[in-house]
Amino acid sequence: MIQLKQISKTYASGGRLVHALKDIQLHVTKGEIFGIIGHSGAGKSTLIRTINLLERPSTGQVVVDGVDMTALSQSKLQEERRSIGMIFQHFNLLSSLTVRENIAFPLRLAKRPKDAVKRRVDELIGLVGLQEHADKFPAQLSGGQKQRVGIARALATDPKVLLCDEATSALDPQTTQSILSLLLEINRRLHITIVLITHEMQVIRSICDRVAVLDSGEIVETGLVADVFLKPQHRTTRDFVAQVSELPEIAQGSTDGMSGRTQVRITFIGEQTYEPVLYHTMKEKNVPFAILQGTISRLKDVPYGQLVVELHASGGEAERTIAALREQGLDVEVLKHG
Ligand SMILES: Nc1ncnc2c1ncn2[C@@H]1O[C@H](COP(=O)(O)OP(=O)(O)OP(=O)(O)O)[C@@H](O)[C@H]1O
Repeated sequence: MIQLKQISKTYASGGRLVHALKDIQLHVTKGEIFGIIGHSGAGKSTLIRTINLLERPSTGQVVVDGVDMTALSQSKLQEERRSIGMIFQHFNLLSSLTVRENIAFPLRLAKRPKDAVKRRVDELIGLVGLQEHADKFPAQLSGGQKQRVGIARALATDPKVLLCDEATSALDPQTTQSILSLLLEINRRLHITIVLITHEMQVIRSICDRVAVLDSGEIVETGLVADVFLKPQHRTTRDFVAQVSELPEIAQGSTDGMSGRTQVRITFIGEQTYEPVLYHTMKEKNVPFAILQGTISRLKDVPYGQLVVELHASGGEAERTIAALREQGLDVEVLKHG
């Protein structure tokens, strides 16, 4: 649905050049929710704004649904942008217009007939749950309600893609979750491809299918959220995962008192999270064990669990037990052994 091909962006600022994006390659598939995570200044805003060419890349090509956005004339670009909605951290609503008028705004720009505008606006107000607030002005709304107006306005022209620029960063955790649930519902019901940028791993974990990690203008890691989350490769990714990790890091190093024992981290994903695989394998191998830490959580709608377990086994016996656990499809990482 979206292809970014060798995108670079360089700004001239105060007599020097800032390389905000360096050779970005990205392919967002139709219907997915794709997250881009990075620290402040990593280039997230610049990157998401190149997709609808609010920011024109210095080099490279942006293709959305088969259309080379970078090759369009200004008027064609305006037209094409109607198929790409966008929402913003600070909502960007027009303060002198009511909720209804804000949502109608892009439809009026597109010169849609009055009765069609009214019908569409009513539909959108229902979709985002603002029936009781339709005639209020933005100043009379909470942050979450303002973002619902922003979402309705972005969807007005039936876009294929919705870009979310730190859409929940100005909201409290509870409101964030309600907006994320709304985005997920929109993705599922309307089959709209969503690209979001954030600095919060919680956002990625809640609704994204795939994620790219941006660091100093470069993509340093990309993949399915479950893979990136459970097996982060890059230091920056590990920092983000640590933001939401329920398990404290196990101290490395000392193996004092561990003679004859092996400490492992076991990751369960999907339905196996609820199966007694660990119990059965240990019983079969006749290996006693102690659970030192444990957690169950979710990645979007996939449950996963992590346990830190001390096996009362070492050497060949520990290896055979670990192999049996892996045969059951569990991910087992040896933390330390005596
Ligand atoms: N218009 C501009 N002129 C000059 N430099 C810019 C401009 N816009 C962005 N930059 C620089 O480009 C780099 C990337 O900025 P960008 O806003 O894309 O990062 P970000 O990851 O979105 O950060 P934040 O989360 O703080 O918004 C930064 O070094 C920034 O200072």
